[in-house]
Amino acid sequence: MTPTLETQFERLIDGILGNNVGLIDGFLSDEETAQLAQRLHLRRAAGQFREAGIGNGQAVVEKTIRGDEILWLDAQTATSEETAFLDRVQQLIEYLNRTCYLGLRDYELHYALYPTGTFYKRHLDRFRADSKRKLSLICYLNPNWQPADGGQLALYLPQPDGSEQTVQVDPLGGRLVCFDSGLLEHEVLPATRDRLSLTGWLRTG
Ligand SMILES: O=C(O)CCC(=O)C(=O)O
Ligand SMILES: [Fe+2]
Repeated sequence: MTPTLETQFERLIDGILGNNVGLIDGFLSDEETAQLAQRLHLRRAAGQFREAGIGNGQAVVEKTIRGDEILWLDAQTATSEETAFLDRVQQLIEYLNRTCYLGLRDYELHYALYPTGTFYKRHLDRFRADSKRKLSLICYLNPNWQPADGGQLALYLPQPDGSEQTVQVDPLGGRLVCFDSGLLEHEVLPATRDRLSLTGWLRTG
């Protein structure tokens, strides 16, 4: 593992332990971000995306709750830039297991595209029937995102005194966000342009 990657992982863990949210800017370089965004667009143009559903089986499409389109990544059919991304996630899993004893076993990841004006209402990522989702991971693929574009990830942080603190994260290209899937409710706010990401979960066995 490169020293840079190790420093990034340490910063991510510090954020999760200290503030319940870890954030790394530059997890992907501008070039990697552009390549993955281009691959997303190619796959979408090829008709591989589906409207995302809600609930454990994701069978029900409910636009008043979430409006994104997704495509699950498959290591078997991954292109070189996708494989490079998956390898880095695998390194993160190994680092977390080695340093924090999390017992992570595998991951699931999908591309997501939120068309202009769509959103994902406040929710928790861990379904009652699937407690294996330990950490939520989101990596944004949006070059030159401006605060006025909207599309923030709003995170609702429970405070020790029972109150709640809201933190808003701009979906900047190359930025990685990570938090406990069973703890943090969160929401995707509507944007004035299409909003691209890779979203996933690190799972225990
Ligand atoms: O894209 C984001 O910022 C969050 C996505 C999300 O909450 C989800 O897919 O469960
Ligand atoms: Fe979520």
